[in-house]
Amino acid sequence: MTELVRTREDLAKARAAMTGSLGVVMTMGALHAGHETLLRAAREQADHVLVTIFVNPLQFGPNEDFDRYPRTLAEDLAICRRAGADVVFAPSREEMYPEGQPRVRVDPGPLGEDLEGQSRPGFFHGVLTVVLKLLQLTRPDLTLFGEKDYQQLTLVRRMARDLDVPVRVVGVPTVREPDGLALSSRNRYLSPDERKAALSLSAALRAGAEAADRGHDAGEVLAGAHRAFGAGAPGARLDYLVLTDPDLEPGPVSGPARLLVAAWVGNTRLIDNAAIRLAPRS
Ligand SMILES: Nc1ncnc2c1ncn2[C@@H]1O[C@H](COP(=O)(O)OP(=O)(O)OP(=O)(O)O)[C@@H](O)[C@H]1O
Ligand SMILES: CC(C)(CO)[C@@H](O)C(=O)[O-]
Ligand code: BAL
Repeated sequence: MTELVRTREDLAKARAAMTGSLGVVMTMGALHAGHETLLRAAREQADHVLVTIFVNPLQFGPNEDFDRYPRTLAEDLAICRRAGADVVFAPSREEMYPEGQPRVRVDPGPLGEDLEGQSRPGFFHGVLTVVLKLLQLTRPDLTLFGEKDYQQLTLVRRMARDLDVPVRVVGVPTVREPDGLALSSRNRYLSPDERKAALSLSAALRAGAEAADRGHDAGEVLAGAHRAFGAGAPGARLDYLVLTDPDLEPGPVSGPARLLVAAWVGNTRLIDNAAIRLAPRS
């Protein structure tokens, strides 16, 4: 049985009733098979599974999609039930932020200003603040995040290490459609033509990974990824396409690396990334 709780008080009661280990999956709802994979991974690794569903206003910019973000609680609960979640915590804005906007926020440091942080100022302050609040409220043994949001996963890991948060952060590989598109709640904004154009992101990553496998260097890998992005159906506008170290640290890249892409398709902003292996520098 999956219990829906709406308040901190009921959450505390549900938490107190859990005797074994707890895995927490944080989401903004509009759940899809990517989220379900996180829930099933939690089910395998912990005695209890708790899902949070909260569209966090703190991480949306003034011109972003907070108001139109899909809210589908009934369908989400059915997915949580199917995946064997014990508890769903779906608080209201007032329940999460009873005193309004918090004056103290988690500072994500320099990585928080780069990539997603550059395009979405304040985004990671909002994400890490709500993640830390949810960790305090649920006190899990492990928490699972998707690699689809790779910079977010990296920063949550960094926060747990740097601020001594006693939780194991588990990364889960990206779940894709058969044609390569990464599953994302925002995919439901796409028209049929935009859905075709959205394939430019995964095509760029695939081309980059293939170039790396053929032994090409970082410059050639990036150039191949750019060409593949441009060769896709028209309609995708690149925000960034970068090749970095797997921890997103600045500096030259060789050996294991990460290729990350963000693009606009119509009014929808999508992100994706892939692990790639460059030849070690000789
Ligand atoms: N395709 C996917 N594969 C694996 N994990 C995913 C996938 N999509 C989302 N997740 C993970 O699910 C968690 C909750 O993400 P969120 O609710 O924002 O979904 P989303 O699909 O990323 O939404 P959005 O389209 O708004 O970015 C995050 O840890 C995210 O990385
Ligand atoms: C981690 C998260 C639930 C925080 O609001 C959100 O950024 C998301 O869904 O990835
Ligand atoms: N999927 C990460 C949350 C966001 O884009 O707002």
